[in-house]
Amino acid sequence: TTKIRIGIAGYGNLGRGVESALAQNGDMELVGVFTRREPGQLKLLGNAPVLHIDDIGQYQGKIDVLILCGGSKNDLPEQGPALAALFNTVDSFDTHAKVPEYFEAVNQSAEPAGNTAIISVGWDPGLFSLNRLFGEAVLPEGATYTFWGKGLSQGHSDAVRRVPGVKAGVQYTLPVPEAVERVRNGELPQLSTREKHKRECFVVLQEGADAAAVEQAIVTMPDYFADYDTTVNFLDEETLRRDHEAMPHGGFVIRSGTTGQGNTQVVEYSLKLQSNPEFTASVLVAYARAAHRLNQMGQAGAKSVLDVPPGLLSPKSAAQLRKELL
Ligand SMILES: NC(=O)C1=CN([C@@H]2O[C@H](COP(=O)(O)OP(=O)(O)OC[C@H]3O[C@@H](n4cnc5c(N)ncnc54)[C@H](OP(=O)(O)O)[C@@H]3O)[C@@H](O)[C@H]2O)C=CC1
Ligand SMILES: N[C@@H](C[C@H]1CC(C(=O)O)=NO1)C(=O)O
Repeated sequence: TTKIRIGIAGYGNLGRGVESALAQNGDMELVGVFTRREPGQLKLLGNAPVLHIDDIGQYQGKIDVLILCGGSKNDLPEQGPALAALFNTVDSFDTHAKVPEYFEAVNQSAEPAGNTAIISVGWDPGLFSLNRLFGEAVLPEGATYTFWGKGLSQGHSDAVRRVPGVKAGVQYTLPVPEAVERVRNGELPQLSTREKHKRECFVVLQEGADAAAVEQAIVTMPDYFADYDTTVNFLDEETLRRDHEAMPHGGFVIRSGTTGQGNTQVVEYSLKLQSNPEFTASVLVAYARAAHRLNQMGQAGAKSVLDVPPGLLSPKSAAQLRKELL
């Protein structure tokens, strides 16, 4: 059987994670990495071809699924619709407030081209979304809570790096202990966004940049920081590299509800990630398999993880899954 031919668009933490995840999936092969930078400057883990993204049109018909690894703040809003017109795609778009409009924009490109585009793949949005859905579908009377961290959010770190005057930076998400405590005690509390998490940024300024202006641009940023108590710490590049290279993360989704005869039921799904990008990339690769199959089944247009039958994620046949997992 022929392998599923994969392309990577954008080579950062996620792109590198996809490259290494593909090596763990024998039914797939990496055809090429596409970058907006000078291809020769990229240092890959393996020896796949690296091309400038402007040349990606030549690869139509040679790639079964293109995995988009750009940043959600600035890259995917433009790359998502543009590339879904040319290829089947999966991406990790995670600006939650903008998902409906992004879905529409990608669908308008993918559908007419007969391409399948699964958006917002990863863990949140992604696997956490699925567990929020299971929880409220099964326990209609109840409450759902999502907590992240303490860990490095790649979406928020990308957003920090895009602020004018920022040379490098990362963002950590910290759950508020009292909020977690009250949820775990089954109090079913009403918690505002601000009451659940705090955000802590570490930023290297560009030469001559105004620290106060950068801090203000971060803490007021809509969809990313405005609704949270956010702190910004400034440090030099050496310290950032020394103390903030690792990208651990994690969190959990909890659904607490009562069933028809008044019994309390609690569902929990949790992640402990040593590498956020490698895990997210592994989710993207499983959904690339599903995107390829959905397209073969004639299911074109934009999808989210909530639309994808879970069996399509596995390299095993439906019969094998029934035998092994049911
Ligand atoms: N749904 C989910 O659960 C998750 C979603 N994500 C999403 O993944 C997105 C990407 O995260 P991440 O890979 O960490 O972002 P990076 O900042 O590492 O990379 C983003 C893009 O920037 C470019 N780039 C990377 N490194 C450099 C560099 N040194 N100099 C110049 N340009 C560079 C690359 O594009 P190019 O090669 O074209 O230059 C790359 O595609 C996040 O914005 C987030 O939204 C992440 C984790 C979980
Ligand atoms: N999309 C997130 C994945 C999780 C982490 C997160 C956060 O810390 O705010 N929200 O969702 C990421 O980019 O890491």
